[in-house]
Amino acid sequence: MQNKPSFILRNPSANKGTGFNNEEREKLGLKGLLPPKVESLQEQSDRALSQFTSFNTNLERYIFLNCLRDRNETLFYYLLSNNLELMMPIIYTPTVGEACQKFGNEFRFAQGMYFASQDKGNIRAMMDNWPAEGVDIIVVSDGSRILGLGDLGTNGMGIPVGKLQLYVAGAGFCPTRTLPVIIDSGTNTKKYLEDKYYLGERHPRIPDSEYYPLVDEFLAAAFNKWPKVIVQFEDISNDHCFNLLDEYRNKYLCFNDDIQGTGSVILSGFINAVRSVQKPIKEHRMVFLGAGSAGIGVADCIMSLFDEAGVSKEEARKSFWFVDSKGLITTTRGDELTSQKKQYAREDYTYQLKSLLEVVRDVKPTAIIGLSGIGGSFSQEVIEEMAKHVEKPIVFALSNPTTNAECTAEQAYQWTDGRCIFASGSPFKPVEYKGKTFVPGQGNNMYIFPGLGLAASVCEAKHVTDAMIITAAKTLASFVEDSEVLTGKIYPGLQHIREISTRIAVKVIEKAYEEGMAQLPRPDNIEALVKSRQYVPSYDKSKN
Ligand SMILES: NC(=O)c1ccc[n+]([C@@H]2O[C@H](COP(=O)([O-])OP(=O)(O)OC[C@H]3O[C@@H](n4cnc5c(N)ncnc54)[C@H](O)[C@@H]3O)[C@@H](O)[C@H]2O)c1
Repeated sequence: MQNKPSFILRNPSANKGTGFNNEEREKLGLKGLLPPKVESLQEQSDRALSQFTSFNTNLERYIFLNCLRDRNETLFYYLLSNNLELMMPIIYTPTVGEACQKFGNEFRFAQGMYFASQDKGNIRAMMDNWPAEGVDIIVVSDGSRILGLGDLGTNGMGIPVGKLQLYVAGAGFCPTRTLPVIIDSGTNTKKYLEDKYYLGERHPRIPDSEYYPLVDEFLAAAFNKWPKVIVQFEDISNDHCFNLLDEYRNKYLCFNDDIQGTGSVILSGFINAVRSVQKPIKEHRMVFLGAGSAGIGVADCIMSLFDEAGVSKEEARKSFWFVDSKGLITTTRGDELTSQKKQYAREDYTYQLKSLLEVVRDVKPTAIIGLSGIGGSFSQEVIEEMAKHVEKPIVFALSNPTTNAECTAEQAYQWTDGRCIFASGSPFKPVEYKGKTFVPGQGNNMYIFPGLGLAASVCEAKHVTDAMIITAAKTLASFVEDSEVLTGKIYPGLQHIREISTRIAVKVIEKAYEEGMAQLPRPDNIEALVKSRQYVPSYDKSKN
């Protein structure tokens, strides 16, 4: 069967289904194997969309889309690209979270590659089993901190799979040259260890003495097999993600989206919030709730604005107050701080502030940024206290999913009497307040990672530098006009994602050349080069 030409119908990257024209059907021996009507990609997509909408649950829609991808990749990406806003919450957060939790139960076919602790020593050889000709991008997770859902072990595969689908739809990576990876280092979640359908290695997480060498072997093998690949770390727990980034960011072409991508997209929103409130960066006082990978990543990026304003790092840090589960982070509170927290720990407090409200009363912040994962933690009292002292408070309630947002958009606008600049991590609908419509911004990482990753890949960057990440943020910010910014709009519409990713890629590549990071000889026209590398879902191969 596999040797017959009709096997093309079982090859998702070559299959066109009813899209094969009569000439192709004749040539490929498909006559009689398909219903007579020849359909255009648009006609096929119309049907697929109607099938998509006929399901009752989002998990069913998720399974439908992934099965479609496994049948006809072109149709899947055509459908996804043309309905991105509708389908993004299905292939990625929030539905992908449920899909990961039920990964073992709903498993139908394997996607991507798995490297487990039992594979130590064999990873490079295993990579030769990957059937594609080349790989441009890998998204890798160890499943240890999947979205806000905790340690899902191998069930986390849905995340690299979904994220790479967004890289294809958002930036135009070639789908057959993307590789989702799970490094299976066990799971500490008892429920999965006891679940008969769990598909990962059935043991608690391996100790650091085994974990780091396993990741190291994986990276060495990946860059040996595909020297120009970019690796994106995803959903790796706090105890490992910073160490991995520190270790490898200057060794390989890699970045961590939870830290650097989040930092970049929130920096972009913050740049526009600062434009909107028309107060220079030096005059801002920022309270962060949550000092994890996202909180620290965002603060590190916002620091760049102070640098540009000629403020030293030491002085700039005085504009940040971090609150974690134990209260205000200070050098004197008596616990052992991680190095990431230490750099933002306040040295000027002899007293201890335990609650967010106390900190807000003390600091009178111009901006409050929630990356704690704790839903409802921006209480009415907190926001009203802040709004007493600031004309246009910046309120970013960024925790996901929606139920974990520190406050809702409606609450933020009500409690500040419509004066705040609001952004969230998960989408909120526009809010009507006192006869005005407020459109909340969504600080979605999707604005940044596709274009940033494409840039690094196209110019064959040595590394992803801070300057490249900041350039991506500024480019995104420039998509919002001054007149829009003054109305509180801080992010452009996501429907323009291809255009946004393309411009981000061009600007980041220019920055990479400026910094001597790009290894590809400089082309005459960077934009033309980027566009020539972007995949367009079409049966007309001249477009790919
Ligand atoms: N683009 C975005 O909007 C975006 C991007 C990344 C992450 N996020 C969201 O940010 C949140 C945090 O993500 P992360 O990766 O940094 O997680 P993390 O686990 O690394 O960090 C969470 C932080 O919150 C702190 N925390 C926990 N309970 C707290 C409490 N009761 N009070 C104050 N602080 C508390 C922890 O001490 C830790 O510092 C998640 O909800 C995630 O969905 C949003």
